[in-house]
Amino acid sequence: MGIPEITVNNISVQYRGVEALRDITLEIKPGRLTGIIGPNGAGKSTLMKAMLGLIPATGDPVFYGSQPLSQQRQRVAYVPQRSQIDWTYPATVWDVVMMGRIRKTGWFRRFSTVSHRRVAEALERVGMTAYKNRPIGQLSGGQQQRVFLARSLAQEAEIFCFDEPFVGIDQKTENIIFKIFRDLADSGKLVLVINHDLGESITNFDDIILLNKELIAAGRRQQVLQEENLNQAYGGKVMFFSGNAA
Ligand SMILES: Nc1ncnc2c1ncn2[C@@H]1O[C@H](COP(=O)(O)OP(=O)(O)OP(=O)(O)O)[C@@H](O)[C@H]1O
Repeated sequence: MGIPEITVNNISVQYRGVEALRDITLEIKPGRLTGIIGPNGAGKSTLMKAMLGLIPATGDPVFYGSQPLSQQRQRVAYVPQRSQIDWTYPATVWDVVMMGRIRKTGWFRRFSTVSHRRVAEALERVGMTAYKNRPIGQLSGGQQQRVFLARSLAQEAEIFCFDEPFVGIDQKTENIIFKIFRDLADSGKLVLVINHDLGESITNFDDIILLNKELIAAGRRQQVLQEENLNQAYGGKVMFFSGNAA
């Protein structure tokens, strides 16, 4: 049986009285690669964190199938923005990916042979096996992003949430990461990615959530990326990839 969808109903978020998100209602479907886009400060990170119960929000609980998502956190792999990760933390690439196994193993218990195998497979999949003994602080931005992707793969999650994974990385790494996102979506997982770039890479997404404090549009990429919606989100200042995007 496939995995269920996420249902967000009437979610609002305020930071110290200042409204960041207003009354968001949408569904996110498994088996599809979903992008969250919108201008700076549109509330993209806020929406992801509120969905995952990492910050307080008002509105109905976010449901994953018939249960609140906040009670099913073990099914979620979340990779925050690079700027929110402490890169001075003294851990090797292998250690970081193994952290993805903690929920399956429990703290203070020895990692199983299966866990070792999953970590090795995840590193191979992102092309980082040769770096497994490196401290994470010594990697390039693209390599760091691949390590965190490997950690989420090792976790064997159902829901994958990535906050701006493509910032400051080269095209080759972006292609590797998009290929893995595609494979995850094609295998029925729910993949949600915040993307600040409206260039050609946007065509990788099946579905788009377009935000600017409130929901402008959500659904199939071709339907969401209409000029009217983009003007509403970006105030008519959008430089949009005009190739075959819509
Ligand atoms: N912890 C916080 N305290 C106060 N205000 C915050 C906090 N986090 C975010 N904000 C504000 O809430 C709004 C939405 O921020 P958010 O980071 O969710 O936007 P975003 O769309 O992800 O932006 P960007 O593309 O710049 O990362 C912004 O005005 C931001 O300044």
